[in-house]
Amino acid sequence: MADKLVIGNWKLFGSNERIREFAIELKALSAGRLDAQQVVICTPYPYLATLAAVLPEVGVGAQDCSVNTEGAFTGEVSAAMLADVGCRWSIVGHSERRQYHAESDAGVALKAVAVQQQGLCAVVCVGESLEERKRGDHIQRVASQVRASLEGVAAENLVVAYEPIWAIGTGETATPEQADEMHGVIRQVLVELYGESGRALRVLYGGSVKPSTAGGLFACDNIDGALVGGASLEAESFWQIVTAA
Ligand SMILES: O=C[C@H](O)COP(=O)(O)O
Repeated sequence: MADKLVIGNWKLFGSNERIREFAIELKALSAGRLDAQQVVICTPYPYLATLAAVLPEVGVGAQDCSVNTEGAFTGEVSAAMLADVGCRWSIVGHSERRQYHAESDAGVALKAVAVQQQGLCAVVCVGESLEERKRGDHIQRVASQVRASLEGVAAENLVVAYEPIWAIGTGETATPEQADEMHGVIRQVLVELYGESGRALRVLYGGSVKPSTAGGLFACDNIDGALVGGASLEAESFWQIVTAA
């Protein structure tokens, strides 16, 4: 799968039983061809340890992380705790967190720093709304979101995921041309922020990625992989996306 990265985000789905079944199916389909550096699955917190135990062939990721290391912060989970249960990745700033939990760019940057401080890889999400795209503000909006969400964040252990909000869970994938254009803009901002090492950072596309659309997206120079929601819940469709990479 060349050097693309495919991350599945299970969102608020799953159970121990489902993860065990998924592991059996994915192992059968992949027949020893999984690489934990290139295939990652982000489950709800309670299932991270199960996933690490039953499917060590994939990277284990969380969907969010506290900015705090420890203390009286009821309901939060720290990056050290994630590392402790075998997690090596964490999504931060997903649009659903930004929308339902009022997460700001500055808060997302602090979370990414917390993740990196424990040696985990931060997957920082950005993306414009449909209104912003219709107004023609999408390029400027995403560029400024990248700058603000990466304030103080290191280039090491960093992945950026471009997820246009209008394409998430809607079945409407951005065209390869739309995604490639935005990924080019994001890469330019990463070069601005990190110099030449910014050019090598991976920029993933997310938003209704399916087996039928993955190949076209992965053929684009600026698209280094995918952050997959719904299609990552079934081993067969997830594996088809991985093999398209
Ligand atoms: O994190 C994944 C994205 O939100 C995409 O979700 P989706 O593939 O279900 O549209």
